[in-house]
Amino acid sequence: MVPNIHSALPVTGTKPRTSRKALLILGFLFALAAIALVAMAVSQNKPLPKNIKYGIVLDAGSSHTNLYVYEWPAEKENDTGVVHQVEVCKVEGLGISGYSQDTEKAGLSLQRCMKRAQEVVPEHQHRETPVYLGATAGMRLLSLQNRSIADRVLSAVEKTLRSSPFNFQGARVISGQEEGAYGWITINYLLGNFKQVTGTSGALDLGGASTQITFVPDQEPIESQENSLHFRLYGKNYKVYTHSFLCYGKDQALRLKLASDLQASVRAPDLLDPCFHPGYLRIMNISDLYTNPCIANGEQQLPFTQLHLQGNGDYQRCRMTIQKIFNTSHCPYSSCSFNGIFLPPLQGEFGAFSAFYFVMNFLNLTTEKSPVPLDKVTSTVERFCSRPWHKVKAEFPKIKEKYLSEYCFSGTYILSLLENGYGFTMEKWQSIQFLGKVTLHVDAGWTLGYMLNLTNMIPAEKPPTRPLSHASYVGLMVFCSLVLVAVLLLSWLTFHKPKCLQKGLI
Ligand SMILES: Nc1ccn([C@@H]2O[C@H](COP(=O)(O)OP(=O)(O)O)[C@@H](O)[C@H]2O)c(=O)n1
Ligand SMILES: [Ca+2]
Repeated sequence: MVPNIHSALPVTGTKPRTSRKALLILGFLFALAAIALVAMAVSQNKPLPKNIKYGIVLDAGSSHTNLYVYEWPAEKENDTGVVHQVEVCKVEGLGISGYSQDTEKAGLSLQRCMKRAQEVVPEHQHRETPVYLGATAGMRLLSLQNRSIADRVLSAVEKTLRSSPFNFQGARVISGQEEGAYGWITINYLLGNFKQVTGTSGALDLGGASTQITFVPDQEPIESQENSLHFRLYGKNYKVYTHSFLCYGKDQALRLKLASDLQASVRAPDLLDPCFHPGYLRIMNISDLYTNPCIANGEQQLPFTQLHLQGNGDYQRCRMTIQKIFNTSHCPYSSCSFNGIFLPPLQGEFGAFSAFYFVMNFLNLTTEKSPVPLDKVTSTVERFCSRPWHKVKAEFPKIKEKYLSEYCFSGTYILSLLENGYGFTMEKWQSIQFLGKVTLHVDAGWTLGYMLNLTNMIPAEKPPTRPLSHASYVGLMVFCSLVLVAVLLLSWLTFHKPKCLQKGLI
């Protein structure tokens, strides 16, 4: 016979009241300890007050300099998509390469934005906040033209950055490859593509002096070494194609086109230009046209010093004149874009930013939803180009004349570059999204990718993840403690059953 557990219990106590009291106190103390345990686990594991880090990058472009301040939570440094852009300060005046006549001014021009950054970043974090300056195609051209002047410009900007309270990490001219790669990293980081099984997005960047195309092609291998990049990010390998076309940013492309038009014309100082609005007139110094390495010297042979441009707003003719700056006569690879540069078949989605976005946005051709079809884009640009200049000027009185007058050319150039240069067909066009900002209000561009790389914020391997989230951890702790209390209470009731229970009074 199985002995009855209850029969083994002391049914009578010599001091039942005292022992019950002691047991009650013990139980109470135990419950108290369990509660303390839970409370401790909760308070110990609750997230620490937000520890924010900052980073500053100056994008010294050919046309202007922008200063970006980024912030991110320190404890999430290696997660993707956690960086916010907290400030963008536009430097007044020229791009730094525009100060070749007075290099000191390149440094002085940055002071106002550096002051602004000091207001944005909390003072106690100034010393630990890194500041980087990357110069792009304007400085690449100046270096080709006159290396010592370019070095003087860089020294001048370095002087200003060193005199700020931040942690200066260098001012340098970045290569076209880097510019393409960091733009690609920025958009894919912000879109969270590095941590998903979905593919990556290509990047199209249009500046004033250069343009970049970067994407992961389907086809292997990448036939030219200089267009090939290898990355290992978050435990995955990426083989990326990139090319930067120096002189094919929209400002330099206009110069290339004008020089080509001049070459083809009777070399008269009056030029009818289909890429400007009817009624538009611009007088240009020939010397301004031929002042950089993009244009082979043809200046000497011209018998005049000024060029009179007269717009006639003819989109089709404009496309034809632009077409001439893309040389498609030779290709040493299986496929090329233009000028004998390797281009594998286009693959996947593309984000097009910088001037691609500015121009398309001005023409109301950027939408949040599906992309505007190519034929509609073409007809919009065509219509815009044909509008008389006085009407365009009257409609947009706030936009600087220099910029406003060039949207017709820029829109047409973008179509030529994407369609004829890179081969975006009607269908492929639908895979392009014109982006000003990506998530979290961060501007699309190379600067964020540059900072992520230099601060080692994109690890090659996947960072180890905690097995449980904070909430699940606390929940589990509470549950286990409750079970503990319940078990102990039950055993207490079982082994020290109060008399009232034994007698069936309760
Ligand atoms: N709101 C704006 C700002 C810039 N832009 C143009 O965007 C281009 C920016 O080029 P950039 O200064 O970054 O030059 P790169 O060094 O990248 O070639 C220039 O052609 C500017 O005129 C624009 O069209 N609208
Ligand atoms: Ca740029």
